[in-house]
Amino acid sequence: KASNEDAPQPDPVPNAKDGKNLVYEQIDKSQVVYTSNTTSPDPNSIPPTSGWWASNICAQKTYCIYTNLGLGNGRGIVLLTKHADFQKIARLDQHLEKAEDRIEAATTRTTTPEGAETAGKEDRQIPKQEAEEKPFSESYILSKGHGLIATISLRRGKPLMSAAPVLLVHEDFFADIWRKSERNKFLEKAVSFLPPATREAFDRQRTTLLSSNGTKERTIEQILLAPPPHYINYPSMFLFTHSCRPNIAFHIDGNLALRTTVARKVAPGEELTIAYIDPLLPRKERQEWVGRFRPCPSPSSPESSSPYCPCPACTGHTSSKLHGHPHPSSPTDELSKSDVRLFELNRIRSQLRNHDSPPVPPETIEYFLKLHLEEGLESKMAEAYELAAINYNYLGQEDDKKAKKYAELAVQAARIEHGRDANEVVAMRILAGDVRGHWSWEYKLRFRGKKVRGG
Ligand SMILES: C[S@@+](CC[C@H](N)C(=O)[O-])C[C@H]1O[C@@H](n2cnc3c(N)ncnc32)[C@H](O)[C@@H]1O
Repeated sequence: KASNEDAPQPDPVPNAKDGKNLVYEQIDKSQVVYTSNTTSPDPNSIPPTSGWWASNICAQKTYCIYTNLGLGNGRGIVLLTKHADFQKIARLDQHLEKAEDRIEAATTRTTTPEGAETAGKEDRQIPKQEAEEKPFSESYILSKGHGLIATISLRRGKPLMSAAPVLLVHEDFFADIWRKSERNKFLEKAVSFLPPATREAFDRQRTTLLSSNGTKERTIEQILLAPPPHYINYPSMFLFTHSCRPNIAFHIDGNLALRTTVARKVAPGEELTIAYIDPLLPRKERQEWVGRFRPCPSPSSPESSSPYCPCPACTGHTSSKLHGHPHPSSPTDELSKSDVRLFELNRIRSQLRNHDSPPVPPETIEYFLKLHLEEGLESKMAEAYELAAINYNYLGQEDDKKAKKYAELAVQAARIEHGRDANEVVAMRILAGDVRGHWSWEYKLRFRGKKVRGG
């Protein structure tokens, strides 16, 4: 993997793969003149302002620069990839065309006093004022640089924004082109083709105000997301800061647009965060990763009372406040509680995922969900509710209402975490629609029965 220290690294996500019914723009491979380990293109190599273009700028005769500068009304996209992958991506250009940078505005409704008085009376219209408001603003956050702050209260499930990709780099490029300077040259060359406005947005990500001398240049490798098989960059996503217990969930949809959705209620003035890494990883691994951009002080050291540590879940500082406890315990207590919760959660998770294990009792299923919420994992509830629904259904008659209830909650959560039409949403809708007709109905009772009969 590339040494992309700063890059958010989400779980693997489904890639846009279905090229059916799309216009296939064949690229004539004979026109591609491979050069070896060079960034000096043929001076006549100037990308057209629209349509796909295969440059002759290639690393090790394998990874070449491809552009489509007209895509997304001239936003443009650059690929640094293998020829076969370029062809697959080029086939998806009608999908890519749909990816856009968009902030979902919040509509505020205000009613006049008379309106409020008449509310509920069917024969009178309630006077209303509707205003479109941007749900967040950019702000400087101490020790983190620029970030996003909610300007209004945001409900769970509210779509926040979508972002379009501007650079895709094949993941093998980082392993095969082992010299960093060589990789950098190719990456710089690739982004140099982006249209000026896109280039400006891209370059904004590369400076940070965090270093002692004011600014620091980030390499392109450091700002790429890594869903296989391509590393991707979304300039308009850049301002989300990291938290292991984030309030915003994100996924990449079939158009390769990155979409963010509110995962738990956010108050005005709260920072908007996403998880750059899997929040279910043990604390030590999360700390090691996050420590790359700012080391976590030990919870017992005086420094731990500073607000500078990147992740509350590393320091235990805000988790009690976060969950509304009036008397927060000490950071050390919080951390050990959190470690135990995560350990328990992962232990039960493996039981629930094992179709062949003995039935898991309802109390354990409920405890599993409680652990998620106590831990602040609202951005990771889709799988938890799905496991709860399926495992209740394994028990059949004992609690079929619970199976339906959790399947419905799994649908809601999967829409937030994976998108409206994701497989996870469809699967849980099917279960919620007919729990008794589902394969999982009484599955573990049957299994247990066989075992008993078998001796
Ligand atoms: C995607 S950028 C976010 C924008 C960045 N804050 C800036 O001003 O350029 C990621 C970088 O922000 C900073 N950052 C993000 N989350 C942080 C956190 N929880 N604590 C400290 N720094 C953080 C780190 O420097 C990280 O490399």
